[in-house]
Amino acid sequence: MFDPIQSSLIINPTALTKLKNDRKEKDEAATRVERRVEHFRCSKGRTTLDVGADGVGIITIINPPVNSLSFDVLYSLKDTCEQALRRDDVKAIVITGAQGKFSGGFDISAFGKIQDKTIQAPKPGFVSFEILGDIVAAANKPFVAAIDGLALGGGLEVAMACHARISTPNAQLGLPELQLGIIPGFGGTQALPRLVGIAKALEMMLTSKPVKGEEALSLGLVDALASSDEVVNTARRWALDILERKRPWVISYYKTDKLEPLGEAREMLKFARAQTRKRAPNLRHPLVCIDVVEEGIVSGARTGLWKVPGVTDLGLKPRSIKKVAILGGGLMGSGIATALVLSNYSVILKEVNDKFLQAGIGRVKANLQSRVKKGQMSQEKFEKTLSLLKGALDYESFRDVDMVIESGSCDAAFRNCSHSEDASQQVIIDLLDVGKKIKKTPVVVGNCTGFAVNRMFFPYTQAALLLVERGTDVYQIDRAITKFGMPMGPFRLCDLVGFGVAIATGGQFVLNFPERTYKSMVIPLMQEDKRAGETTPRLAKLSDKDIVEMIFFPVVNEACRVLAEGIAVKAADLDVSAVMGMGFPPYRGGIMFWADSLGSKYICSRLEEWSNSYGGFFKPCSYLAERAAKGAPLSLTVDPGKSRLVLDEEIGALLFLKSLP
Ligand SMILES: CCCCCCCCCCCCC/C=C/C(=O)SCCNC(=O)CCNC(=O)[C@H](O)C(C)(C)COP(=O)(O)OP(=O)(O)OC[C@H]1O[C@@H](n2cnc3c(N)ncnc32)[C@H](O)[C@@H]1OP(=O)(O)O
Repeated sequence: MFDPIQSSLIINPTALTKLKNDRKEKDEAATRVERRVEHFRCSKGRTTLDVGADGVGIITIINPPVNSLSFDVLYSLKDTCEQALRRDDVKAIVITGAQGKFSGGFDISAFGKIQDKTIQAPKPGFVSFEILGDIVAAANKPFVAAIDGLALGGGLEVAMACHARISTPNAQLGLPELQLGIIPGFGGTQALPRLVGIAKALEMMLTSKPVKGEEALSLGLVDALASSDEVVNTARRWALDILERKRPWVISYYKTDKLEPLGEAREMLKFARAQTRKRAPNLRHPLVCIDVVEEGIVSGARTGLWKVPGVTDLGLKPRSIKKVAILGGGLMGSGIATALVLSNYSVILKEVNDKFLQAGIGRVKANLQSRVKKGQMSQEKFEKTLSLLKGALDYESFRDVDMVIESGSCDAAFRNCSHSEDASQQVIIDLLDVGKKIKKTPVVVGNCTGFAVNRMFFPYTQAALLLVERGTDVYQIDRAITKFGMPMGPFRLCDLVGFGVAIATGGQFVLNFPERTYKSMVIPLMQEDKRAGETTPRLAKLSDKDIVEMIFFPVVNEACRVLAEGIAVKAADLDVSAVMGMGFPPYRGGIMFWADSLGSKYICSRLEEWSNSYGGFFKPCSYLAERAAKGAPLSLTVDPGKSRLVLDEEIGALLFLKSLP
């Protein structure tokens, strides 16, 4: 073989020295690579975090040859993501794969080990909820995936949980799980349809065929292309742009613009089922995949991914529910009754006296009539639907009901007819099934006064009343809050639900949380004075920002207590509940997501400042104070051991919330 050193001996001693040094450098580099490959080969898969001078943390998946997502890698990914979110010197985060490959997906070799129990798989939802949903997607720092080579299966699902994706033109992106006999289990059934549309998503999953980076860009699966040398740098800049609001901060699970309207979507899903049955009549998992995609479209991404540990993974099947009784015909009860009769359930609406009962039935009638007026329901259908509703003043007609729903804020428990452990889970499974059928999004929460939404939001009206009593203009408060993005301000809401309800539910919270409720006489006095409208008190100078913070920070504070008491399993559930149960502006990501965008330190300091001036109503709870002291996000998962999803004797409410558009 031609040896440049030997052949140059007679040519030029200086060149000789240079060549020798070059050779030495090459040998050293070759040794380094060898050592690294050797190191990789014997070490378990893992991820690393390197923080650049630009404040961008680069998380690298390392598990040669294709950076497959073994359990070690997934646990390590969770740790490095949490580390990056905690560090003050990290402003934004990029996830990438070593050696020019993003990730070949979940570690296929682990399947066998799971089956023969040589390794213990973490609990369901560990990846799709805890890592990708609640840490990456819900993060208060931007995550951008830098994709080279391939992003397949769980690898692509990790990338889709990020807020943007940069890919090389020839990278392979796909969800090939169905060819392995499983379905995309790390969120892909929800993220892919929202990024590329239902038709393309179904095609990619059912055929297991990947697309190249170039096509992925045209589909909207990735946001930009870059060469292999540039893909990480482009991702860093993109992440910083998102942070500086120069580029959109997109959570793929919440995107809806690519989802076809429900009717069209159902046609596509029907066609996909027919094609699948024709092509693979004996295979069930492709149909399961289509069902899960549909579940998410109808009821929201989280429901599609949804698994409550110890409930939906018991193999319990929902029982047939035909007749439902509702205690209370107020705004909530008549709303649930309307949703039930519209889904062809027979409903008994019980009230304490005939006046309240007629009012409740009247609300249901008005809800149905508004559909007739909008041309969404024929008069004949209206009569037929209304005939499903019966009123009651006692429990006589409850003998043959399949389910009873209590529709108030007070701390209520559904006693189970049987005392087996499964009875509670069974009731939750039944309720989830009914919730899905009436096109709501059920969120499973523990038992407490007001459950999750009313509990979190009781400070909302009370803070507004505190401001009014100190001379802030009622109209300015309502204007500031609607400008923030709520459907209406707290006083308009009071008018709508009626002062009676506001006083009754407010009284429940004063009774149960005396140390931190603000007892205002404004509404009782106005009710006494028969003034249900809006009044114009003395003016006091508060900025809209102050108004928003003085009204929502106590809500965040109460939401922290709901988490600390284990009433809710995770912050993201409270985000979903606030958006769909209270109209919290969805583009702000939910109450806890929004809070984390401001930072626990800031929120705690403001609450302390007001607590010194206005008393315990604003006092920060210990959950909030502890996180503020560490500068930690409020949405960091609470220790599941503390979760109070009570399943023995009592069952928390299932909040039937409006489903996402
Ligand atoms: C913490 C988790 C808890 C959950 C509970 C667990 C229960 C069930 C989990 C459910 C998970 C659902 C969500 C995710 C699912 C998935 O991601 S499934 C996997 C999806 N990925 C694939 O199907 C890719 C399969 N591989 C390929 O298509 C090709 O190998 C390739 C990646 C395109 C590379 O092809 P090529 O360059 O031709 O090289 P090969 O010879 O094919 O492969 C090279 C070596 O790499 C190994 N390898 C490839 N893919 C994987 C993989 N996914 N996992 C592990 N190893 C992989 C391959 O075996 C070769 O290895 P060697 O033989 O040692 O060279």
